[in-house]
Amino acid sequence: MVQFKRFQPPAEGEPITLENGKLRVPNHPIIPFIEGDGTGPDIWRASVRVFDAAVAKVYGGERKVAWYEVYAGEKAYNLFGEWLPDDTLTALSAYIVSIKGPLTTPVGGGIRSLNVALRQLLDLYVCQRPVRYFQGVPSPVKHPELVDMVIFRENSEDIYAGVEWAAGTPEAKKVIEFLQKEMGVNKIRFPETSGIGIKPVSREGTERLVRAAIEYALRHKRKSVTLVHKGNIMKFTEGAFKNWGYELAEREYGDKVFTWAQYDRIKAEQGQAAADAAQKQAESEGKLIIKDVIADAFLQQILTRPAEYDVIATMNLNGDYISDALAAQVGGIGIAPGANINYVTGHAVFEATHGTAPKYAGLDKVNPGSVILSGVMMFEYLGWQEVADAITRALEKTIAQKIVTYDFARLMEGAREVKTSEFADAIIANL
Ligand SMILES: NC(=O)C1=CN([C@@H]2O[C@H](COP(=O)(O)OP(=O)(O)OC[C@H]3O[C@@H](n4cnc5c(N)ncnc54)[C@H](OP(=O)(O)O)[C@@H]3O)[C@@H](O)[C@H]2O)C=CC1
Ligand SMILES: O=C(O)CCC(=O)C(=O)O
Ligand SMILES: [Mg+2]
Repeated sequence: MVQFKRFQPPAEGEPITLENGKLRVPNHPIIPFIEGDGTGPDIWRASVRVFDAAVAKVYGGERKVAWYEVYAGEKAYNLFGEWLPDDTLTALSAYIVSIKGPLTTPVGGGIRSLNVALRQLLDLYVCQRPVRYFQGVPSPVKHPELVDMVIFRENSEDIYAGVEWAAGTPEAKKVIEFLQKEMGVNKIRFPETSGIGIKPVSREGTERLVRAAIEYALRHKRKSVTLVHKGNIMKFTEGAFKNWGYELAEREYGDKVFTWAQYDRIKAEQGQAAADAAQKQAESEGKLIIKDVIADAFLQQILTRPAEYDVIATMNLNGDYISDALAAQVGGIGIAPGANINYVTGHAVFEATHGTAPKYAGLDKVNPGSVILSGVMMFEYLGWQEVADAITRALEKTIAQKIVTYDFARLMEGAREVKTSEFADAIIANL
């Protein structure tokens, strides 16, 4: 029995467990949720109604989620004087699968990101963000339907590890002196006024992320996994990510993949025609292509040639930028879902790609689509595929009826703009 200090799980419901590496999901699973800051409460209230209605519709009372509210961010601070109470971590860890709204992170000072802290504390090393087009959604590009990618963003290291010191502090001074005196670094342009940040990228961290991306791609019969990096400039972090990614692919999935590293080796030894022929042969055998691209080129090619990209594996910061950029391409952050997952322990925290959108807090205005679709990912993860499909179909139908929140309405002709809660009502009516 899990022990809590301040808040208690619902009396009804049973924990989800991991048995022999597989989730065992009871008919009444306890699922912790964090409402979130800013627009989080508006969105959560709408989303949970859609989830419950879909589960009831599909399983007619045989299955039902036992929701367990746990606290983080401003609500936790106001109630308990702590940003991230121990009970919250205990619950997310004990009940394995959870869902959260966005949490505020101040810029340039104050607390460090609670979102990042949760990912680190639970070692949720994959941030998985599918990006696809929904018919009828307004988009800034001509062919948004060509975007169908799944981002695997490394979630535990890179510059997000939070190893940094502010300019002018004794710590920054000490690190700069160490770099200058002991490491022979003479390239820090303004040493007296520099802040310092450190970017750790490891072989282990890279391998487990790339492994998850390849496993996903093979399971879902996707065509390629692209390693996105800035390895020309950051050779031993981003460049190493690329090299380790290729090595892992060839070592662990040799008979199932063809890599551009192999292509380069064949080209060097036998010429371009032989390399082209080898890749063609691999494609005809249905092998997964593992390729790479430099991050800036990738950001222009997703606009000009999106059909060339499929599953994306990248580091933390690149993945953060890419998520929002791709979300915009298919109509915006209002329908961009995500999940933070540890594929070994099974722990997963589902959450939208967007943040708290504070200027709209409490207005019942923003699009709950991202959290609703994060819920779709969660139900798929639980094996409740029928629920996931029912919600997706109802969301598609609602958008096709041009019943949308402000973000889509301002870009659509003939749309009926509705509130967050009314959008949920329309989805429920369409279930
Ligand atoms: N995982 C998490 O919890 C995350 C938390 N954050 C945090 O959120 C806070 C605010 O960050 P900010 O940079 O403003 O980014 P946000 O993603 O919160 O908002 C940026 C803009 O995106 C649009 N948007 C966001 N959510 C929605 C939605 N549900 N429906 C429609 N449009 C939406 C709005 O655009 P418009 O103005 O055009 O209407 C909004 O102004 C920060 O403290 C940040 O650290 C940020 C990202 C993730
Ligand atoms: O933690 C935050 O405040 C921002 C996180 C973020 O932008 C993301 O995960 O995409
Ligand atoms: Mg982000």
